Amino acid sequence: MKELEESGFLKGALSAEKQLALISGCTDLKAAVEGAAFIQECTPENLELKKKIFGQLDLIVDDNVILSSSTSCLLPTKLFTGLKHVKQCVVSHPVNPPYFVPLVEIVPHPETDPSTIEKTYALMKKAGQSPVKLNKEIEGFVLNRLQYAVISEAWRLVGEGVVSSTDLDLVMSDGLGMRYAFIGPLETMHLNAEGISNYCERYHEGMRLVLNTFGPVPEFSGEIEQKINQAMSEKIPVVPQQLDARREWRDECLAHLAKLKKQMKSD
Ligand SMILES: NC(=O)C1=CN([C@@H]2O[C@H](COP(=O)(O)OP(=O)(O)OC[C@H]3O[C@@H](n4cnc5c(N)ncnc54)[C@H](O)[C@@H]3O)[C@@H](O)[C@H]2O)C=CC1
Ligand SMILES: O=C(O)[C@@H](O)C(=O)[C@H](O)[C@@H](O)CO
Repeated sequence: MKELEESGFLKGALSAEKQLALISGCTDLKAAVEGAAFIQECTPENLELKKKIFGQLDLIVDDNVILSSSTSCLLPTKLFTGLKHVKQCVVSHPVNPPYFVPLVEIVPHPETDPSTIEKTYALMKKAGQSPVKLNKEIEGFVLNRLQYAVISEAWRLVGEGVVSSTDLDLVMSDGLGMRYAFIGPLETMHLNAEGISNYCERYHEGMRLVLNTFGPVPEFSGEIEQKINQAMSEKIPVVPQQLDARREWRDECLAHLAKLKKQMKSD
């Protein structure tokens, strides 16, 4: 294991209790996962690569190890169907950067055993994460469906010249994001009126009218991509040092927010 870590081929390592193995670039899978009760695969978002790795893991693990994927969007049925240990398989989708953004989406395969879900949930809580359980798989799970809905409309609004890229991002960071850092969209509705039903009574027509103006799925290429890329690159040059410096600033903000959220914990 130590050799693997030093080789740089193994991102992460077995946890102190030798319970958790993070799998990314292992050259010796058996050695990397020996003694692990929970294996988190973190290789690039490539279905064939992940299927290959889970196929190899399937041959070497026993009936107790949980096999988990970090995948952003690949469905459990695509990843795990046909594996001998499919009941022990699950997606545990983290959010970047996972050390400051604690959410983890736990997504089952139709054959995932309920105990696999419960053990994964318990481990993520123990690790200080904020896990949510999806009852069934869906493309993009929940976080990326919400995130891509926002990105899709952001792309359209900038592409159609309604707003600049910078101001679009401000609408999120100094507007919606302020609230969403503490309460989600449904609780926001609930508090913005006298409860959800009152909100719907007041705003359902307006919401449907606006939503009916939403256009087709953007191509995320061409002139609009160039326009947004130019705006963002002027703000943060695509230079490793500049990107890293901005990520460090982002992480410092998230660290302070995490402390504030801990202080404000209401439940
Ligand atoms: N980066 C992000 O913000 C997030 C990523 N994810 C998901 O996590 C997974 C990993 O994402 P990243 O860390 O961004 O990926 P990445 O592209 O940075 O690669 C992760 C690791 O895989 C290893 N690797 C590359 N080719 C390999 C191969 N052929 N065989 C074995 N290992 C190989 C690399 O050494 C690297 O350490 C993906 O499925 C991604 O969708 C999920 C949430 C957020
Ligand atoms: O945004 C995130 O951190 C996660 O939701 C991800 O899965 C990936 O980074 C995603 O945005 C890539 O599409």
